[in-house]
Amino acid sequence: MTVSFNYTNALPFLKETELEYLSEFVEVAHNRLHHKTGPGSDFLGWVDWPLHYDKSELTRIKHAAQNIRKHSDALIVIGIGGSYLGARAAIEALSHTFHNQLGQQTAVYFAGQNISPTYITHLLELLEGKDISINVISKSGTTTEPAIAFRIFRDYMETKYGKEEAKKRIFATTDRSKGALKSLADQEGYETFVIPDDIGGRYSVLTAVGLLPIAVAGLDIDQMMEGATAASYKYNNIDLSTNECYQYAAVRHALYQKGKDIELLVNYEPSLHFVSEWWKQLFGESEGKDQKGLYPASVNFSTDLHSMGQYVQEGRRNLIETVILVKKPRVDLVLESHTQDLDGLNYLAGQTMDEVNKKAFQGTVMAHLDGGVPNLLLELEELNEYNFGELVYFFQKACAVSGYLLGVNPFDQPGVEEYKKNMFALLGKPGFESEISELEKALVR
Ligand SMILES: O=P(O)(O)OC[C@H]1O[C@](O)(CO)[C@@H](O)[C@@H]1O
Repeated sequence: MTVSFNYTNALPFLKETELEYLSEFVEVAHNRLHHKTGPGSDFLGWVDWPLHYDKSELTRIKHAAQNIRKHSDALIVIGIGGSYLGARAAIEALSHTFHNQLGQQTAVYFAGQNISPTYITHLLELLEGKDISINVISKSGTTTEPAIAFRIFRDYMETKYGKEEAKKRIFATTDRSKGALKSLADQEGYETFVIPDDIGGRYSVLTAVGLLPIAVAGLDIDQMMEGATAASYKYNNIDLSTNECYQYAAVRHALYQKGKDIELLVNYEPSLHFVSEWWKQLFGESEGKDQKGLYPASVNFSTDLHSMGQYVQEGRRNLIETVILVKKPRVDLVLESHTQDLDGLNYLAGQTMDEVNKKAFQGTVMAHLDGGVPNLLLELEELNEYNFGELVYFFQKACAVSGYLLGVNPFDQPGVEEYKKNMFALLGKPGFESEISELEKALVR
């Protein structure tokens, strides 16, 4: 088993029959996904993507990545949300913890995921004297944050390299035919990669969106796609009693119905921090609508046991924990014995750090169960590209099923537009004139 799910530690809070009663609804969700009959069915391209993805595009991605790795000290990935989080999650989870500082491979930095002038100025300062390439990613091609960052970086590249050379160092990942980024890229002659129409941003990490930056970081994207392909078979089974992906969806739904409305994704490896960030967008944007949905949150243990541990143990009892546990660490260290036991740690001598980490995990699960927090467990044999591909597919499919169980459209995000409308009106963007006077009155109050 490369990725496996276990909900034994949710059973004190849930009867098996409660899950059995959900199995019919899970079957409906499964059929909606596989027969494209549910809400949002125009966005189901990810379901069979690992089986039918465009192989020639993958070859182009690998070729572009190779060139970037040859001529660039750093790649700047410009994007936000689903056009950012998946690549960062994979690169941080699977690379050396200090990948960018080691200087052995092309570093990967991110921009356009905020509107901070300090962040972008500091990034430009860091890039001084380095050869760089840009991958600008936006499905809509019109998102403000990456558009601003790209305008700044385009000017920077053209000043640094001249228009012709800059052209060879800028790669755009966007819609096949529409949007401002697509027209700009075509006009300027940048190489472009496609985000398929039927794959939404938060489901796009296994397309060029994630794969180009991931390949530039030196990771094996063929293995990642193989893991996802295996997962698409493994989680293709309609039967809740054997499909662990559907079990995850059903268990969290059953617990939600009992008032557990916050799910904490937990890890014991700091490199998984951005997997949680990616997961939060996936579930938050998919389920948080119509005044419903589990609030997806995350903690990094054991670090956060020393900050959030108190709340989890004794705060409001509306929490679920889902732990991602990596069975085999990438490296391990044996703790040595000291002749003088000044720090009192000789009782650990001979044990490895990972054994201590696993004891922290076991102790925490028991404590939190005693404290009334159901615990779900997702075990990864080890952290590698193949398992990452499987994990992505597991979460994507579970999220879609979970959204259907909840009775929402898991593939739209109408609520995100609200802040944009206000911001555009306040900035005086043409077309938003009618909103401005109301907003200005509200700002004065
Ligand atoms: O790739 P785009 O179109 O720039 O969008 C980035 C992100 O912004 C959102 O559309 C929300 O505004 C997300 O759904 C998406 O992942």
